[in-house]
Amino acid sequence: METFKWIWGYLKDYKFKYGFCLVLVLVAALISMINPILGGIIVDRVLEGGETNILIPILLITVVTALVKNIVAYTYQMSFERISQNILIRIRKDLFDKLLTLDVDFYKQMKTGDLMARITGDTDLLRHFIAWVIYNILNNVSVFVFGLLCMWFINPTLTIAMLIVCPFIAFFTEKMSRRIGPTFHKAREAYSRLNSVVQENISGNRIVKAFSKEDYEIEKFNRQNAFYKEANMDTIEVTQHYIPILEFLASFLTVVMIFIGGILVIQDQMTIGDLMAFNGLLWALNNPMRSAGYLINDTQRFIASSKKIRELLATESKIQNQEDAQEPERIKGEIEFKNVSFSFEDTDALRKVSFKAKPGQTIGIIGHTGAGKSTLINLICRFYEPVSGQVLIDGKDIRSYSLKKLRESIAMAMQEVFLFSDTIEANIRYGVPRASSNQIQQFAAMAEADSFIRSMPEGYDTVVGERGVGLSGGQRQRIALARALIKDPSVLILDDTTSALDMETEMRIQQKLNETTRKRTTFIIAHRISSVKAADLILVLRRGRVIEQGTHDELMALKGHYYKVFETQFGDFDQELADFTQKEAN
Ligand SMILES: Nc1ncnc2c1ncn2[C@@H]1O[C@H](COP(=O)(O)OP(=O)(O)OP(=O)(O)O)[C@@H](O)[C@H]1O
Repeated sequence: METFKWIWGYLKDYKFKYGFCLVLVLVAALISMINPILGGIIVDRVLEGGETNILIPILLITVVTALVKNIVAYTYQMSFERISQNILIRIRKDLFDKLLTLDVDFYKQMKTGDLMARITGDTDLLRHFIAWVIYNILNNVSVFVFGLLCMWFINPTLTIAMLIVCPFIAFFTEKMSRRIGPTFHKAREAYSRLNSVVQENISGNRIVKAFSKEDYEIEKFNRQNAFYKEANMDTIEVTQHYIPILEFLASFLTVVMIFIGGILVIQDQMTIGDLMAFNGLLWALNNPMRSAGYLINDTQRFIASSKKIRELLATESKIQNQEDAQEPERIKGEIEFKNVSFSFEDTDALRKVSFKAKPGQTIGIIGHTGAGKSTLINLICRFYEPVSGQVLIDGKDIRSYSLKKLRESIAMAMQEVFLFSDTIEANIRYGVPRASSNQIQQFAAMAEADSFIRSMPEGYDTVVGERGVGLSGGQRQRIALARALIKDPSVLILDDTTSALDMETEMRIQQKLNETTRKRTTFIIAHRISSVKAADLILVLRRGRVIEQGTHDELMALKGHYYKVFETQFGDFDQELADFTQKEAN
């Protein structure tokens, strides 16, 4: 019932149009009663009674009714298709809007293939229900009722005899409906899993090849493929079990009609014309009985699919805007962590982290892998909420800002770069749609990307991403950096952004960034000390704790962890920097 209430929410905007079309279905059903009755009249009055003068008008009426019925059917079928497509657009949009509001946690749990299946396959089953199943149910019911009424007017005795079969049909229809529902749920789940395997293999295709795991993946696919087949076979088994019974009962009507009708004609309680009309109307009982099974199938399929869609639409993001969320003109960029702790289920990712970054400062974050560096910046973007403690921006709790304003004020360039299947120019312009080509080139130059982009045959118009040309890891990182810089954010986060670059390029970028970072608070996560050495504050993370913090000189003076890393990792860094500066000066 919930499902039907939910779909009504979409249908009600079209209620008059949809209602009118349903009336047209009734009209078409009514019209289709005319010709069988006319057939009976021809037998009784023209062939038996010799009233040849009415033959031509009757034939004309036959042709006209067939024509009108087809025009009416065409009109409502087209309208149902149009309405269903309009509804489908809205459902897909609602699903897509919902997907974009859901938080990082949701995407961690869901499989892309499953989500894709919901947006494509499941929505199409909804369309089929609205465009085809509903009117077919009404058509079959109305044809059945009108057929029975016509028969009743012709001969009630024979009609009652035909009705004997109906309770059996109702019984088997209900049984089939009960058994087939769960099989459809199973089939939809299997379809989602199959989709996920295919999607993962397409996305992770290089890993599969690199590890020579083709056979393993094929086996995994075959398992899901077989599971999907089995789930479909379960459905078919139920269908094949009941549909022949329903078909048999439907054909049993012919036997009843010939047997009882024949007796009534012999006893003169019925004319041959009446029996002919009955014969002509038999489809009105037969067809709905035969279709009942298929319509139940489609209805259950619709219920299974809409359940999956409703589940997704009902999912709520854990990170929400507060009711009185603020949208200041510009966030200044003062960021303070006060005793912030955060854990992922059973992993403590951050423990009592405290630090303060003033607007315009550069904060370097270093630490071993898994130390909590990315988690820290994810909290600044409010991708997660702290378990305890507080993140303050410009002195106010991060939750008091609207998510839109907060994230608009932050730009991030990450180690794993995602580029859209579009031109390089469009990728850089992503955060600032109105940016001019000049600005794009200027920021690309700042990210040391301009020269390699220009050297490509199509320059800034080169299409990258899934179907575009391949770029090296460092090139992708530089495009991502330009995309972040052009946003002119209050807070710039560079999460291992330069890890794939050589030292020299990294230093050039550093120099250019140093010229501009005064306007914004910059967080630099890096494994190389050279990337954070000039920062105003360096946080050294270890197992979720800030074990040391201060400037490079302060940390060196401490002779603690930072000092050791510096000694082992970049003992000769100063010399390198001096060489580089000398080279630039020349
Ligand atoms: N989505 C997640 N679910 C569960 N645990 C997670 C998740 N993301 C990170 N962790 C765990 O939280 C801890 C901190 O991870 P985080 O990604 O912040 O480390 P990191 O310092 O950025 O590491 P790296 O330098 O390798 O990127 C790690 O122990 C990690 O295993």
